[in-house]
Parts: sequence; C-alpha cells; structure tokens
Amino acid sequence: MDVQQLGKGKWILISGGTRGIGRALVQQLAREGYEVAFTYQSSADAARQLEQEVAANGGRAHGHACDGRDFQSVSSLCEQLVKDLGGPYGLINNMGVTGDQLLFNLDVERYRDVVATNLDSAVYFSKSLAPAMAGERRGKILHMSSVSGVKGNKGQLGYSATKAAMIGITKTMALELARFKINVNAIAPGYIATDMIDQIPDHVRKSITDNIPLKRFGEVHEVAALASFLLSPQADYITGQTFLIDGGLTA
Ligand SMILES: NC(=O)C1=CN([C@@H]2O[C@H](COP(=O)(O)OP(=O)(O)OC[C@H]3O[C@@H](n4cnc5c(N)ncnc54)[C@H](O)[C@@H]3O)[C@@H](O)[C@H]2O)C=CC1
Ligand SMILES: CC(C)c1ccc(C(=O)O)c(O)c1O
Repeated sequence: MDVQQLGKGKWILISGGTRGIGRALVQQLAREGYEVAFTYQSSADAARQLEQEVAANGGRAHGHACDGRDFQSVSSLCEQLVKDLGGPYGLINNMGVTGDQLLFNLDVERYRDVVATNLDSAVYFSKSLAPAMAGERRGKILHMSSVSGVKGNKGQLGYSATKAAMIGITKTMALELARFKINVNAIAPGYIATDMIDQIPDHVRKSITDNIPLKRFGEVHEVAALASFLLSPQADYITGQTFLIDGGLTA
C-alpha cells in the first residue's frame, strides 16, 4: 500500500505533540496522509512552527492548547474536534512528565501532578473520543507507557506507577472496545534520545548506555515507526498488548 495513502480520510489526535516523541509522531503520521490534531500545554510557538513544517511537506497538522490534566479542557476540545472532523480513527495518549522522586523524598503535590499528567489525561482523552470512534466501528488507541511501567526504576515512583497503570488500562480498554473493532495497545519505550534525555550528564549517560544490549539510546523516529505499524490495517488483529522498544534493556 502507498504509505502516503495509509491515513487518507482519517484523523488522529496525539496528546503532547510539540516535542520529542510526540513531535516525531505528528511528522510521521502527517507524512502518511492522516489529518493530525495534536495538543500542547503552553508552547504555542513550537506548535505553529510544527504546523508550518508539516504543511510545507504537504501534510495537515493542527495544534491545540489543552491541559490534559483537566477533564473540562480535554472534553471540550474533543467535542469540538468531533463536531468539525467526525469520528476519529486514532488516538495516541503520548503526553507525559517524569517528576522523578525517591519514596523518602516524595513531594505529594508533585506526585499527584505526575499521575494527573500521565494517567488521568490518557483516561480523559480516551473517554472523550472513544464513543465517536465506536460510532465508526473501527479505530486504534495507543498509550505511551515506558520500560518503567514494566520493571522498577529507583527514583521513578510516581512515574512508574502511571506507566504500569497505562498497561492496565490498555488491557481493560481492549476488552471493552473490541466489539466496536477498536484496537488498544501500548508502546513501552526504553531510553529514547529527546531534549530531556540530552540533559543527562555524560557519565550517567555512559553508564545507562553500557546497560543497554544495543549500546545506544533509541531514536524518536523508531518509536514513530512502531506507532505507525500499530495504527495500520496490518495490525488489525493485535489488541491489548504492550510493545517494548528498548534496545534489549528488558531482555
Ligand atoms: N524519552 C524517553 O526516553 C521516554 C519517553 N517515554 C514517554 O513518551 C512520552 C513522550 O515523552 P518525550 O517525548 O520524551 O517527552 P517530552 O517532555 O519531550 O514531551 C512531553 C509532551 O507532553 C506535553 N505535556 C506535558 N504536560 C502536559 C500537560 N499538563 N498538558 C498538556 N500537555 C502536556 C508537553 O507539552 C510535551 O509535548 C511520555 O509519555 C514519556 O513518558 C517513555 C519512555 C522513554
Ligand atoms: C527509564 C525510562 C526508560 C525513561 C527514561 C527517561 C524518560 C524521559 O526523560 O522522559 C522517560 O520518560 C522514561 O520512561
């Protein structure tokens, strides 16, 4: 199938699209012909720049300011999008923050914010879009989990809780939505080279890399390629699963 035709006539929402993995997802899926709606928290300039970049390559992407932690903000955006574009084909719950903390040092407010940003947002977007997707009798939902949701990681207490929970909601949503031919899967990346990861000091980066069997961090386009496959008709028989993309870290 012509790659540029994969997304023809389909729109998809990606939460947290202006940076890192989200930005790569927007670019990849727009290249495949999907009409992409993405959200951002406050980086309007980055959103406009991404829209222009996508348009220059012949694609369609539009950024929307939306605080994923706030149900009203999520539901009113989704309602408007469904009114304008009809039932969505896809949803990628990508937005997330790390907020690393050890149990003894846990700041409860910070912890609650990590849960709201990573987990509540995924539930809010899914609740807001799944009914319109079900109306189309087809669709794909992806949750961006993490290796930290599969195995423990010291200092990532709240973060790992949210990423493990995303694997849980993937399974439950897969069971509930199968009758509407909606597939629900999770992607669990290991260390992926993004701005945030770039800030890790060299000596720490070296010790992390030494631990990865493939001896490098992943690239954002590698995560986008996996997402692209899971959204495609070739993945129509896959649901309720979590796909690790981690250079062998959990092997
Ligand atoms: N970079 C990595 O190595 C890994 C990343 N992940 C996951 O992949 C996803 C993307 O990560 P990165 O691209 O690295 O992160 P990033 O920090 O570059 O991007 C996060 C996105 O979430 C958005 N966001 C954060 N809080 C928000 C809020 N309250 N409302 C709306 N948007 C909000 C930001 O605007 C940004 O677009 C996250 O869920 C992360 O946990 C998982 C494993 C590894
Ligand atoms: C420990 C996991 C692989 C990890 C590492 C770093 C980030 C990040 O900086 O965003 C993550 O989101 C992770 O899940």
